[in-house]
Amino acid sequence: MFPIMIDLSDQKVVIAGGGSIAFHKVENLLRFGIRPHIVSPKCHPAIEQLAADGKIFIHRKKVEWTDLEDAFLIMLVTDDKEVNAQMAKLAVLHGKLVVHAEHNDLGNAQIPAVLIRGKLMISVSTGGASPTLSTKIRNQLEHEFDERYEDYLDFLFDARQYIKSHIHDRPERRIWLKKAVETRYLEYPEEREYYMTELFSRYPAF
Ligand SMILES: C[C@@]1(CC(=O)O)C2=NC(=C\c3[nH]c(c(CCC(=O)O)c3CC(=O)O)Cc3[nH]c(c(CC(=O)O)c3CCC(=O)O)/C=C3\N/C(=C\2)[C@@H](CCC(=O)O)[C@]3(C)CC(=O)O)/[C@H]1CCC(=O)O
Ligand SMILES: NC(=O)c1ccc[n+]([C@@H]2O[C@H](COP(=O)([O-])OP(=O)(O)OC[C@H]3O[C@@H](n4cnc5c(N)ncnc54)[C@H](O)[C@@H]3O)[C@@H](O)[C@H]2O)c1
Repeated sequence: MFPIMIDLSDQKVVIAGGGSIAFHKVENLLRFGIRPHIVSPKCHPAIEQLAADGKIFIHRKKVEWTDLEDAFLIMLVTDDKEVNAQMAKLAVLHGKLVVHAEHNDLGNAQIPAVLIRGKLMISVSTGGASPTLSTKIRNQLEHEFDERYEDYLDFLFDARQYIKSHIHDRPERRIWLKKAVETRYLEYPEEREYYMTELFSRYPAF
């Protein structure tokens, strides 16, 4: 398995199956701003509600290849083992990203447990050994990587953008980038201000 971050904002995501696991997958996608298509003859009431609110799309039918062929990412969560296996085989063959929620080896992608702190994202995966352990580790990390990281990451982002466009000497760039990850900048917002003030005065914008 190769870990990678993928921008799915302009991509079609299709979930085959509309039960409780589909709902869990939908909720996760929605927090990333992704509006999936659900293909299922029957759906969990919470999925029906999301469709009524215009947040997702429902196709009330049994899944067929034509429902999946223009998708970028496919999640197979019907309770029909044969359908999941058959669709997974076709989708992998056609080069799709495929999550098979029961037998992960029949797909080629898996969803990790995720901790989000603004621009910081920490993903935990056990390769299907124990989603429970992934969740436990993610929950433990919540304490170390607390809410302070949200503003801290914004500071790091802004500083880095400025450094990239104003410091052309690479060793000097590295000095500034390394300095920004010193703990005091996480702990004390005023230290971030001193850093930026010093950066602007050493490397003026004009
Ligand atoms: C991380 C997370 C992300 C997400 O789904 O969003 C995720 N599962 C989560 C939770 C969870 N899932 C299950 C339990 C019950 C306890 C247990 O079984 O351990 C719990 C724990 C709980 O609910 O606390 C049941 C389960 N899950 C899979 C199977 C089938 C199998 O065994 O392979 C079965 C048994 C079905 C059955 O009983 O028949 C399979 C997969 N689940 C994965 C991801 C992929 C592997 C990731 C990894 O290894 O790290 C993989 C391979 C495919 C996939 O991507 O779906 C999410 C955390 C949500 C969060 O962030 O809070
Ligand atoms: N990855 C995970 O985290 C995880 C966790 C638990 C279970 N699972 C697996 O996920 C699958 C679904 O579990 P669930 O609890 O949501 O089941 P469920 O019974 O609640 O829902 C099954 C859904 O599949 C739909 N369906 C059935 N045949 C279909 C077809 N031919 N085409 C389209 N949709 C069809 C049904 O209408 C229903 O909406 C099971 O295979 C289960 O083993 C995965």
